[in-house]
Amino acid sequence: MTILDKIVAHKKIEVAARKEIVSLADLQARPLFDKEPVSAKAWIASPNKSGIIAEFKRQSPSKGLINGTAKVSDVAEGYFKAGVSAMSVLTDQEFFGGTVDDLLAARSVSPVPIIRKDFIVDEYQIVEAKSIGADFILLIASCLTPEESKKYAEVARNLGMQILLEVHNQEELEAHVCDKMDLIGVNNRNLKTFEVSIENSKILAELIPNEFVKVSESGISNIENIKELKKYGYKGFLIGENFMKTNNPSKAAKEFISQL
Ligand SMILES: O=P(O)(O)OC[C@@H](O)[C@@H](O)c1c[nH]c2ccccc12
Repeated sequence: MTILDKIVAHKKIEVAARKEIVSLADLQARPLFDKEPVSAKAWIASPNKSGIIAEFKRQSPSKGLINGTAKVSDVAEGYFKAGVSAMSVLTDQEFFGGTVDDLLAARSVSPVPIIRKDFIVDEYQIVEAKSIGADFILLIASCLTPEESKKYAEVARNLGMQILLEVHNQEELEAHVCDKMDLIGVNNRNLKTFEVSIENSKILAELIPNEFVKVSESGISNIENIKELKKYGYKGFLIGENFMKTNNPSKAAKEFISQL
């Protein structure tokens, strides 16, 4: 059993339990449910913006504890002021130490598009994402069948949210890409083995159809990485650990963005 299998198995149990406590109607009645989502595509692909998607991540299965003290509202406000194009908030508690309250806290201080970073295995989580003010969602190809990813993308679209489809290899890309997706993210980290290689983004770049905004995810730690990835058509760069491992993540993001 890989770590991804464990996460997905746990997630299904967790979502079943949440459904018992908060109904879909309850989610739809929350004030943020009616918020108009901000276009992640527009912010990320804009030539006047940094393209940096900065993540709030306390811990991960591959790295253990990354930052146990940073306050999400401080970081979210700082990321916004630093000029990020979007923010990613991990909402998985069991493996990443995040919560939906983290996203709510980020939302209350930041106008940038926010992605709910979680392992979506049920439509309920998409409605929940909308109810906490998320603008776009992540669908991870390696957790879903192509039918599921398409169905979930439709659910998100019907709620006005955009979709970042995450793939790790050619097979996943070819099986899951469809016109319901908005952004395609190539994860440089293999979620089954944790191996990281930026080369992965370079290899898959030419296989991603031009109508999608290309995003490179994970293992990005310097400006050279960004310059290189831009040559391959990438517009979005998802960075977590490189900022979160410092004692002042938003300062790290600001310094990084000022060098672009
Ligand atoms: O911390 P990094 O190496 O900069 O990576 C950020 C982000 O790409 C990573 O957290 C991530 C990419 N896809 C995911 C799916 C689930 C959880 C986490 C992720």
